[in-house]
Amino acid sequence: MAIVLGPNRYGKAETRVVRVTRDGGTHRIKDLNVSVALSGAMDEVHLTGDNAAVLPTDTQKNTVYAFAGKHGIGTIEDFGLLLARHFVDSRQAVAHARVEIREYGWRRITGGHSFVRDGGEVRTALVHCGAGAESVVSGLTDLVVLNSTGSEFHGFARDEYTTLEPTDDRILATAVTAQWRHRSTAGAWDDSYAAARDGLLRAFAETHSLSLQQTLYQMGRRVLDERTEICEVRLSLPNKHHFLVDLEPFGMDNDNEVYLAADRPYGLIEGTVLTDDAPAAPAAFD
Ligand SMILES: O=c1[nH]c(=O)c2[nH]c(=O)[nH]c2[nH]1
Repeated sequence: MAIVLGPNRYGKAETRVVRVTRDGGTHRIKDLNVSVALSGAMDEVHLTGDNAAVLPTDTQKNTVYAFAGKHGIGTIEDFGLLLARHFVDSRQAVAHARVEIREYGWRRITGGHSFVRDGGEVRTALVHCGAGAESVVSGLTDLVVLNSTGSEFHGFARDEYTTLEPTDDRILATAVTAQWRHRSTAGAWDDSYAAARDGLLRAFAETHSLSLQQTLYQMGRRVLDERTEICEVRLSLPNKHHFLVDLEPFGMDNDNEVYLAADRPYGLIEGTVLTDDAPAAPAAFD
């Protein structure tokens, strides 16, 4: 039996960069968390400790800051592509670059230079750049939504451990993590993002839900129906359970008014919705 080195990658994770753009007294803020991972001809460093092919992770971090200064930061998709292509094009040993970016939004309060952090929601991008193959996946995480009616759950399988009561009126709440794959690496990223997010929200609100699984499919479908530049949507939806509180001990009815918001455990509903002509890109979400 021989022991061999398997797949590997390395890079600087979670470089936090804030870029201020000044237009007179009016400022714009870009606040990112950038993770770079490179792979390629890296056998020697693992097998013998020869670092000749290793561009230090410290350099990768510096490159993020230098590019933010030199090129500014437009969309995270374009910034990711810029960085990924730079590492692949400038280093012979680097065959593949993965750049993952999270963007924290800031909204103007008043005047030109005061901002308030947008709620918990975070915009995301995942870019892969390798020999002749590039991919861009956009997304969001922690988009918290709730329907106070229009959600049922019944007709489910039962066994000797099932205690859940069927319901035809419950709260449906989740924190959406969504990622969507673009057909091309050239896009109007901001417009596409705003429209995909809006489609997810409208589908969540407008679907009379018989299960979170059904809602998931409708959300993915809506994005694909409305946005031809997108060919695959992956969703991860924690079911943020809201349980009706028994108020009988206090002599009161509870007609779907008072709930206990449980934080764990939670159901986790995950799925992929894609067009049947989606080009294969097995690594795009890695
Ligand atoms: O929408 C739901 N899907 C489930 O699979 C499930 N399971 C459960 O206990 N409650 C729910 N709700």
